[in-house]
Amino acid sequence: MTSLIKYLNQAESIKVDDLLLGPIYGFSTDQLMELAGLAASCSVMKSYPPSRLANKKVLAICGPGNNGGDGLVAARHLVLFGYQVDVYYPKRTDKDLYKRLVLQAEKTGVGFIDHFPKETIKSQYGLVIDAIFGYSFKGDIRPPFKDIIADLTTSQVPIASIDIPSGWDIEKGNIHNTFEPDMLVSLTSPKLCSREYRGKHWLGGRFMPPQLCQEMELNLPTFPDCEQVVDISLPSSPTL
Ligand SMILES: NC(=O)C1=CN([C@@H]2O[C@H](COP(=O)(O)OP(=O)(O)OC[C@H]3O[C@@H](n4cnc5c(N)ncnc54)[C@H](OP(=O)(O)O)[C@@H]3O)[C@@H](O)[C@H]2O)[C@@H](O)CC1
Ligand SMILES: [K+]
Repeated sequence: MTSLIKYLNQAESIKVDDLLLGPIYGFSTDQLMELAGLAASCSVMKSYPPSRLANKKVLAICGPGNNGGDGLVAARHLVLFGYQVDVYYPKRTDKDLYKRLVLQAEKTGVGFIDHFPKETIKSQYGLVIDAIFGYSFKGDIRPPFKDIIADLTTSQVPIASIDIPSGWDIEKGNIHNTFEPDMLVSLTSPKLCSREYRGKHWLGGRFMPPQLCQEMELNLPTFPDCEQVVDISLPSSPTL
């Protein structure tokens, strides 16, 4: 069944969200981001239940765009699921939505740190959530994320990526030789870069209108009962 899923290129990924947010389907960014972040937190709960983290915290690293917004939402839900979560959010935007997401996270008990914990990451954190870049990433990795992604690549802490492994080209994959996450949660539809991804792979975004799925020929799998994510790992992937 998963072999039928359509893997989207960058233009198709943008088109799906533009359609969702336009007059035909009528969603708002806040809504989609909340559902994306909730799906991401559910996939983390399934692959890394709190008992697996041996009292270590989760570190969510959030980038400047909507992928970073997904990370802020996921961090908040993970606290409500019983995790201790810190967020590193080095390039904040001034938009009201993001300010509210930060406020909501703070009020829920998410901690915010102001530097990348290079020396202590392995002793403090049992999982990193990569919410740095999503499908709008392009070109060579620019500061400050160049060093952060380089440090993550050598950190030896498990990494769960939201939508795209940050630093990967959306279509060509890991061309900069950066980290390969242990878990990936693709949103609405997987992107071409994840076609041969061998880690644990979840699909989230259980809000797609059937007409849009047909129009874009997405061939999405069926989500089990009321789950927010469905397993689309390749058959040879590890059971995280
Ligand atoms: N559409 C929606 O409403 C929804 C989308 N969703 C989520 O949003 C994701 C797409 O979000 P997005 O389009 O905001 O962009 P995203 O990939 O987070 O990053 C863009 C930022 O990265 C930066 N940047 C780019 N290249 C760079 C480089 N080489 N080196 C360094 N920086 C670079 C660039 O920064 P700049 O420097 O140009 O200011 C820009 O600000 C999608 O994957 C999904 O997770 C869900 O929330 C559901 C609702
Ligand atoms: K990401």
